[in-house]
Amino acid sequence: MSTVYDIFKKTLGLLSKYRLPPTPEHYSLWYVYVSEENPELNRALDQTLAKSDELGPSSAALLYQAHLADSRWRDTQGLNDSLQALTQELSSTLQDTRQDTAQFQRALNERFARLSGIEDGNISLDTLMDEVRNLVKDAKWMNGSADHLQSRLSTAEDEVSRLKEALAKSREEALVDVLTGLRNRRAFDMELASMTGPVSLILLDLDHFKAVNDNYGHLLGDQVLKATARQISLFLKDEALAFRFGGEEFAVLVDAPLAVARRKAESLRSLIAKVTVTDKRTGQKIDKITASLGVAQGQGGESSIQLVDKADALLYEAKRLGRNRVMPLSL
Ligand SMILES: Nc1nc2c(ncn2[C@@H]2O[C@H](COP(=O)(O)OP(=O)(O)OP(=O)(O)O)[C@@H](O)[C@H]2O)c(=O)[nH]1
Repeated sequence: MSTVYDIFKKTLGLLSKYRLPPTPEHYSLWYVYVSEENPELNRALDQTLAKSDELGPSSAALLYQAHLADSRWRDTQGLNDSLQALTQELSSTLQDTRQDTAQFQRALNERFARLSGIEDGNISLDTLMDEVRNLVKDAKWMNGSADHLQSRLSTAEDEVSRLKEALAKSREEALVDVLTGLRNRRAFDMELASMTGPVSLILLDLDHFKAVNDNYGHLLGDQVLKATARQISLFLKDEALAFRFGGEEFAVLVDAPLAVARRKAESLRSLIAKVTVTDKRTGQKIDKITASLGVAQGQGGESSIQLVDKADALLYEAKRLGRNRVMPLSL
């Protein structure tokens, strides 16, 4: 079995062999690969490497999305299973306690029944001594059972607190995009389902982002994504309504009709056009970041598929018409 140190060493070796920037996603990808925790990921990665023995940032991003972004959700499910097991343990502890108490009560009643002859003076000293000895034995047994119960309950209590904390953390993480800190697509679906009344969706996709990666490197590409996310968060009053859908695509839910959302989209577009990111190593500046946006209106509580499709079609139209614009053009 590999030690944690072995896994760590191999993970760093692979990161450097395939020249991937040491981002948390890339590190997780190789770490999970080396530790063989996720056979599906290993199969997919082996297939990718079998083709060309290369792993570019785009393939790495796809593998991460397909096999690891979701595994955080599976972790939450794992914790749920642990909680269920704990509930079962607690209920079996209660059942055992009930049985032990009933048994002790039965034994006590029998002994008291036998000892009742003492009032009439027709019980021998030997029988009396036997019954007292048995009473002490039963009491000791009950005491032991109570101690055991106490320790089972206290272990369970510790486990409950540990699991509660882990579950809350894991739930939060499963809904957050690691790179930008914005909430993710799953959180978006949940948010939309919980809303009521008319709601508008702004879908925003950075333009020619592949060229940013190609020209300045993936690390700087990541900085651009972070700066965009920051800009969106600063602009919105309620940060909880901004999401990263994955790649260079973001979504904003607006609790208002289309006309309001369209105006917000236009403001976002012009704010993003002002974003600049500087490469600290070279001093090079990226200051031509633009985005295309599609805005559509739907209904809170509905499935996200239709609303996203509508906004996506308009976003595609904005790209087709030359990018750096909001669709529909006007209302
Ligand atoms: N740096 C970085 N790049 C990413 C990430 N996720 C996806 N990408 C890259 O985003 C790029 C998306 O490229 P395309 O889908 O061709 O889109 P585009 O170049 O923006 O072109 P248009 O959308 O048509 O304007 C790919 O090069 C992906 O590798 C990420 O987390 N970080």
